[in-house]
Amino acid sequence: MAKDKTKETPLMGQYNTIKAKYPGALLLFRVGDFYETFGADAIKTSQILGITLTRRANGSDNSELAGFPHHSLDTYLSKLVRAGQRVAICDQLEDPKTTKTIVKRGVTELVTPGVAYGDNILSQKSNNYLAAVYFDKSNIGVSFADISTGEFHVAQGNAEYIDKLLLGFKPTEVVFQKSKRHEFMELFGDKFYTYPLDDWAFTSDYANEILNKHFEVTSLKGFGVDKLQTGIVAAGIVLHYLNETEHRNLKHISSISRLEEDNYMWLDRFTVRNLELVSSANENAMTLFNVLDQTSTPMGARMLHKWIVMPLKELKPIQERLGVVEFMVGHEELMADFLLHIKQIGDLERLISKVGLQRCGPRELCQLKKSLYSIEEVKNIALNTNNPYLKQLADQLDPCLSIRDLLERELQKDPPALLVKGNVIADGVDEELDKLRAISLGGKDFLVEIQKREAAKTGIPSLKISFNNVFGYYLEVTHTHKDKVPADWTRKQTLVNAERYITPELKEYEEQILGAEDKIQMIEVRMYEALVKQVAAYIRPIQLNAYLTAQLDVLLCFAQLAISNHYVKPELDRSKILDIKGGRHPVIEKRLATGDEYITNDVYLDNDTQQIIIITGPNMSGKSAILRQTALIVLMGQMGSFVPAKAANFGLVDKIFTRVGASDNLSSGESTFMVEMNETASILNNISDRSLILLDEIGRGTSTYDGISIAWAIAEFLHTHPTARPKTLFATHYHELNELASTMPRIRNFNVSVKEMSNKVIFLRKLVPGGSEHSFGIHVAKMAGMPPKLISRANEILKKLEIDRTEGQSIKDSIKKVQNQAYQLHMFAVDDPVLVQIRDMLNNLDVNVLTPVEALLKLDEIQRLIKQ
Ligand SMILES: Nc1ncnc2c1ncn2[C@@H]1O[C@H](COP(=O)(O)OP(=O)(O)OP(=O)(O)O)[C@@H](O)[C@H]1O
Repeated sequence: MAKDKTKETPLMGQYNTIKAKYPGALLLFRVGDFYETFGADAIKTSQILGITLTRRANGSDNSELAGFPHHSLDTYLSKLVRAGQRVAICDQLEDPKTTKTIVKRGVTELVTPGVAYGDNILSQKSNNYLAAVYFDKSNIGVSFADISTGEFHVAQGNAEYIDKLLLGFKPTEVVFQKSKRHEFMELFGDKFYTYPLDDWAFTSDYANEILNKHFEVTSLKGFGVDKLQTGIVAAGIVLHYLNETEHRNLKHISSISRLEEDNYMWLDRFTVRNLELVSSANENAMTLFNVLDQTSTPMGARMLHKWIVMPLKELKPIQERLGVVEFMVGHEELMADFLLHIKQIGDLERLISKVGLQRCGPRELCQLKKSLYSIEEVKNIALNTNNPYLKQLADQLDPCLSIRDLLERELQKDPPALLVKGNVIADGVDEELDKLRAISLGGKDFLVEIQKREAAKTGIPSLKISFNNVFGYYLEVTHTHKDKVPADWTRKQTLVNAERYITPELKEYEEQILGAEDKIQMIEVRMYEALVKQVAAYIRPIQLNAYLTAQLDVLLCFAQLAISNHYVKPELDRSKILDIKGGRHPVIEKRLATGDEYITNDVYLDNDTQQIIIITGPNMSGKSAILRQTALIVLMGQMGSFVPAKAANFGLVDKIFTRVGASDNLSSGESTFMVEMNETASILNNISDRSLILLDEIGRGTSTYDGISIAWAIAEFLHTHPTARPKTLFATHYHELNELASTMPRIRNFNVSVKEMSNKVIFLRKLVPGGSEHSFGIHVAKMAGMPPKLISRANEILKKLEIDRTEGQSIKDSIKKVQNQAYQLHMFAVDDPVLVQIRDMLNNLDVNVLTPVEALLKLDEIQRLIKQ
């Protein structure tokens, strides 16, 4: 930008001053009808938006320039923000017509990924949370806010809890202290869009001050968060950051709630990920959320998302939810009635937030009014039922009649999306407005009269009256009739085919019409703003309506699922038994090809007789599916949903832990054997009698013996724990672990059955008592289409290894033997380069860490080399 201030134009001077205030942000600078960008911003903008980059002399500088019309702001803004830009929108703060000097400009909003509310930027079905993280000596504080919905939460705890919350809330932006970048990255990695802030704002005094001021209170006691010292600092930072980004109309953030660790079932981060609850490493994979989401409103979908990652663990609220679902299932007509009206409510939560932000357009306000009518319908339906939950809901729903009637009276029936388009305020509300509208309309009629009269008088049948911004209303005459134009008309413009004239009479009417239209616009803006202010006084009751209907929406969704997917009501109690009959995996059963049937399974666990089940079985037989479906059934039940089973009876579960052997999630790039062991240690320190543990091929990231030893030790530990007997499902390839059952009374062996028929394996997918003798990896390799020759060689090697093992030889010696056999076959002529390559490959193999599948792959590689 211009360095020599003396040569700077006043416009660029203004630009540079404003730009300097928003470091790191891309500045959209309003000039007339355009938003312009300059210099490096222009280069970036043109690249992201694919718009033309030009060069223009600005003062002493020959700067790059890229711009777009102001009415395209919404579209372009979303593209810039999605591309990870922070965008400062600089507007003209006064009407250019009213000033002779340079127009006053200022940034009216700084849009960042976590601080956005535009429909184009947000996804309907998910929240858009901004998070702030604060590191104290003893713990970590976190706060989440979504300015598009008005939610504001706070929590504090250890790194694992905060990480779990971050994973569940999936904030689109996280702010933290600049000096703690290292700690942040170490604990939470680089999976978030982050923005470090200066350290000074991270103090308890400042946080309390800013929060008290925002909520107009003297203490945060009323919200029950005053004891969360670290969390409060984070919450203060959220408000601070919203202020910094020029978001000052935050009335809709009307309360702050504490995320109480004790109220929800604990799902460790691996469980959230491994069970693919709301997202999956594979983008196209179906998640539990995808299967369950049959909600009718975006706010219902967002609530479902929260219920999935935060299942309850108190019996009463769970049973209340289940009771409503059961009631709905039994009253399908009523359900249809509710759905009809709930669908009409739309995204009331985001609509009312826009009122708070003072960014609510007339059409949206009209939608809000319609939603209030639907709320009344829902209230009446609920009132007429005999279900206590619904009756209570009916009591709480408030159609806000006075504000609804006001909107009905003062807003046009079908107003435009934008206020500037006019015709927003209804007729009959303001006398002056009505009068001016009559003038404007009458003036237009009169113009038609003039046109008719002049056409007759001059004999120009094609005479036209039109309007443009340069010289207002004019008469247009084609060249054919040029000679007939009276002498007192003033020519203003000559076109290829026609000429344009004005007359004193035309100008007189023009003044009247345009004057009226200007005034109309001013009155409409004033009245509309007043209307929005009045609605803003109802933010709290409307937010409550939104919250209650979102809940009802989710419960209706559960009822629909129960019917369409044949889910049953789980029976929950305070026992320590988990008894699932005919359980199914809700996602896999949806993914099955038509005609295929999901094989159901029973799982029984308790604290006295069958605490740990070791599940062995071939690859691909369905071990993981059984583990996961058990957890999902428990989780769905504690969300208040019916479950995919014939019957499910279980005592409340407080925590679900999952560990998957390293090689299963190697693709995520972070799960090494070390991580696996660290995380397992954290499980072992947090278990209780009510915990459910899923261990899936734990220990397979290391050599066979290490793996077996670790898996063995873990099973033993869980069995002999002095204070807790967590229920555990342990899937493993190591059939050696079946030995455990002989000495530990609460460990039982099961296997997922298969049938071997003429050298083929048929998966029966049934969990049956008893261990299994061997793995079936080679059969899977065969199924996967590996060459028959390779398969038969693999079988040969396997047989040899098995014989040697029963004879007490080590795997290492035995593999050496197999290799030697290969040498003895004189396969390798010394100077053949391919064979030399193969020999080296074999020499470099570390058989200690080689899994059977890896061995097969190596063999396949060798075979291909030979074929070449
Ligand atoms: N009960 C079932 N009914 C129908 N299909 C099933 C069932 N269980 C599993 N499957 C199918 O089999 C596939 C493999 O199941 P799963 O991943 O549970 O096997 P696994 O024994 O854990 O295998 P590996 O040991 O290789 O990890 C699943 O993706 C699913 O398509």
